[in-house]
Amino acid sequence: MRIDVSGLTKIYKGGVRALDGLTLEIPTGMYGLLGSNGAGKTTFMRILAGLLKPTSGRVVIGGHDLATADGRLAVQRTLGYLPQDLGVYPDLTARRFLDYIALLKGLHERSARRRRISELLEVVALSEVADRKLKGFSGGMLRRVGIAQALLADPRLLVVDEPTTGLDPEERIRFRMLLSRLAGDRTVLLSTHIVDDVAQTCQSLAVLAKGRLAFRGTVSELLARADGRVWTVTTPGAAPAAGRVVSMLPEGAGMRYRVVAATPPAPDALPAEPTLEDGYLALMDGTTR
Ligand SMILES: Nc1ncnc2c1ncn2[C@@H]1O[C@H](COP(=O)(O)OP(=O)(O)OP(=O)(O)O)[C@@H](O)[C@H]1O
Repeated sequence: MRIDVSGLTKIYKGGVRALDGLTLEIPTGMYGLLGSNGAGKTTFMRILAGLLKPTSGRVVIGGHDLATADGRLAVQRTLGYLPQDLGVYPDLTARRFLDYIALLKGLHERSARRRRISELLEVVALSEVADRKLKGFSGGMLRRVGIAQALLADPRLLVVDEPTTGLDPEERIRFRMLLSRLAGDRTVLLSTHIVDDVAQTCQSLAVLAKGRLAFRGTVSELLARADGRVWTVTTPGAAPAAGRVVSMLPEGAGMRYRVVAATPPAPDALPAEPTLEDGYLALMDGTTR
């Protein structure tokens, strides 16, 4: 399910321009939306989910224009949304919580609803704890409950806002694999500030900065932005003054610094293999070609 966005602008009361003329096409499959805090990602997700009206611009999802009431209704039927701050009722079990949300979503037929919930608990690997109260769930388990509620109506488009924040590495990997599996037959839009999540799951991505499109393309194209711009410098002295230091490791009597910079940050700097994070930082620092 394709998403077409043109000239999308959102100005909040008080004048904050959260989105500033965003134009973007998002194809079917898994798509990453990267951006630092405040870049406008949540605003964009909320507009897609029909929870927020843009100030101007157009969004068409699967041929349905969000500006019309019919379009919004059609999109709501086909979109699942996992917000950053999904509230749950801690005293409900996972199964009861999903049942409650399913009722709110209009799944009135009891046996079909129960069947769907059991299927989804299986999909998110929570069947064994389905009858435990949510207050005992880990962050990762709650995120998986969140995905299950977003999938209740079998959406063709799944919009997920910063889902791996605060998860431990094992849960993060598990959650990423779940999203990749779900993207097999639907569009999954993953918004995050964690570059590695996108590197591990998406082929294509967009980068937002201050409400504008800073980049769109494939992961390898963003990676290529850092080609020839990543260096290691090993020194017993201070960090190189030029470029951005992205990591430092003790080595011998000194430190090994990894630096993103357009030119060698020190005379003895050695070129290093770029990662997607380096590509992202090179883009953000404006040091790309
Ligand atoms: N309801 C609101 N009223 C006023 N300003 C807002 C509102 N919601 C967001 N903003 C501002 O709009 C800008 C974009 O915020 P948004 O939450 O969309 O960014 P984000 O990329 O999702 O960041 P984060 O990762 O921190 O959630 C920020 O400057 C934010 O402070």
